[in-house]
Amino acid sequence: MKIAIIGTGNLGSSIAKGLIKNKTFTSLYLSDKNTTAVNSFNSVENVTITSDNVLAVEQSEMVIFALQPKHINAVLESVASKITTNHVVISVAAGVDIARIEGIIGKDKNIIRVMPNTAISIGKSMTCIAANEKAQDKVEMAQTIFNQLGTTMVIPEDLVQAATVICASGIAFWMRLVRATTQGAIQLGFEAEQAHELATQTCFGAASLLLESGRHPEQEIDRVTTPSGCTIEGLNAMEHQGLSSALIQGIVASFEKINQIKKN
Ligand SMILES: NC(=O)C1=CN([C@@H]2O[C@H](COP(=O)(O)OP(=O)(O)OC[C@H]3O[C@@H](n4cnc5c(N)ncnc54)[C@H](OP(=O)(O)O)[C@@H]3O)[C@@H](O)[C@H]2O)C=CC1
Ligand SMILES: O=C(O)[C@@H]1CCC=N1
Repeated sequence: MKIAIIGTGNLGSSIAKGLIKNKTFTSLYLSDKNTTAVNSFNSVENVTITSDNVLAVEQSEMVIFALQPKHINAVLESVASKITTNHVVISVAAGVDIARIEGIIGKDKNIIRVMPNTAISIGKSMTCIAANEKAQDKVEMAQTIFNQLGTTMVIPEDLVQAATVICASGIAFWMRLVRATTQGAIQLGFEAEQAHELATQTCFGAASLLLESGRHPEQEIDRVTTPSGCTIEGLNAMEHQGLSSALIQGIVASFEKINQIKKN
């Protein structure tokens, strides 16, 4: 597959890293106004670094637009005449719906909205995918690409905003939980580096337990909580401070914000 990424900032460069690591392309064009973040890929076979978005579109079958919502209209307009009905257009722009993209490049084009997260750079993204009517038969192709960069879930487009909060912003939410655990561990006497390793590996173990056992988190909690023990003491103290409530409120606030972004 001949792939182009237009916009190689945080997410675009993460996708590029993942594609390069998995050799998921026959050619890869990386296009940005400023190519500094990806210049090091210049020596990778079949990778071209450019600032020419039109060239990137013309040379590719799948074009991934990894641009800020405020830039995507102008960039799509500038390459619209080069996008054919054979191209698969992928947008990762948060809050930009398929109707807006169809309005610029046409309903007759294959348009897929993909919402990955930055773990895509290490092949561990949870990526949600929704397609317009024309691209229904291209969803499998998009899944094949993004399955090599983590796990995918095909969802209706009206859930993409929610998926953005849970999976894309979610990386930041989980990082904050790991950081707080690290701070707690330091207070209990560990060196910062040890504290970080303990928190990160325990987080990894917890997620792996759920993924591998298929059990509900509360079942795993029951297996840890000794009656009158220290775990339930800690959990209840956290809940008295509103841990679950704070997380849910944060998720809802994030969702309200992304819906505002969509309107702008
Ligand atoms: N970061 C994340 O975890 C996630 C982000 N998203 C979405 O992905 C999109 C990209 O986010 P992110 O990577 O963080 O943003 P960045 O700002 O880091 O990257 C966007 C890149 O596009 C470049 N750019 C701007 N205009 C053009 C142009 N005309 N031609 C070519 N390149 C251009 C920017 O250059 P310059 O900086 O010079 O303007 C920048 O390098 C956003 O819509 C975001 O909502 C989705 C999921 C996760
Ligand atoms: O914070 C943001 O708005 C973008 C979308 C999800 C992740 N980053």
